[in-house]
Amino acid sequence: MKSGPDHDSHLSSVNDHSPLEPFILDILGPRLIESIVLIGSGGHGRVFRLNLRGHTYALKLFFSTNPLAYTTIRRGQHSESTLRTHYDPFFAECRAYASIIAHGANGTFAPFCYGSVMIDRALELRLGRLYPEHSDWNRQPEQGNECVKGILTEFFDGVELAGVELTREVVGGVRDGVEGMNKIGIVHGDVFPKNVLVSTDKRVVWIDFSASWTLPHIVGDLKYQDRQKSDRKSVELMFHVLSLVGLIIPHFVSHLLFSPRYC
Ligand SMILES: Nc1ncnc2c1ncn2[C@@H]1O[C@H](COP(=O)(O)OP(=O)(O)OP(=O)(O)O)[C@@H](O)[C@H]1O
Repeated sequence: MKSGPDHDSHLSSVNDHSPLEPFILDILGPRLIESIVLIGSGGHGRVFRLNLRGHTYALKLFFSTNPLAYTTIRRGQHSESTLRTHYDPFFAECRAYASIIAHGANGTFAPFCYGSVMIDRALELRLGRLYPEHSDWNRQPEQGNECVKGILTEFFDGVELAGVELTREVVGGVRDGVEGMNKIGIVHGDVFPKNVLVSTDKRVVWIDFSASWTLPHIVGDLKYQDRQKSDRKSVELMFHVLSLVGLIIPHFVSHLLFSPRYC
């Protein structure tokens, strides 16, 4: 872990858009940050739009969880650290982005990922002052004062899939993303329109890999393949539902432009 001037020089490479070593768990403190605004909050964490030296990023900070409490896998079968690596939403998202980076796909079907960070206590306190109702990070008793962990990505300036016209280009972009993931051993696991963002120039990205499975995974190949199939079905169901909505909204006429590919 780095801090002080080293850390500054490390982050300056973020601003040049040169590649970073992924998942280094550097520490991010308030003095590096020009502005930080909450833009999303979900079951696994909170997402902030962040300005560092004139550039804008998205920082997803994760709630702590105890995977042992919700996984169906028997306690004795795997060590706690293995379970965490495979089921903890932060590590699940890290594993997906690590695979994307390792396969040379960074910035293609998902926002460009710059790596993982921890925020220091001062930044956590600043966020607590800015957003008092969002100051609890669900720390587990065994974690003590462990820093909140997060993933730094490109801020994607787009709207959710439900808010755009389903053209061939958009539908194709969504499916290409699924194929891109599956090709490198990722299943998304949370297929909903809110997890697909589309920019005005029709770039399509999948976000939110916190429920994903990335190979190798302790679930084994069969369960992995089952989930891959169910994700693909969910994609077609999602298009179907969105196109039905399109039937009652006049400008959504392009529902006829696609036919299911996976079902
Ligand atoms: N890279 C990004 N660029 C712009 N906005 C983003 C980015 N990542 C996430 N967001 C916004 O933050 C919201 C929450 O992000 P995300 O779905 O990853 O969090 P989550 O806690 O896993 O949510 P949920 O539990 O609802 O699935 C998204 O719906 C989106 O609006």
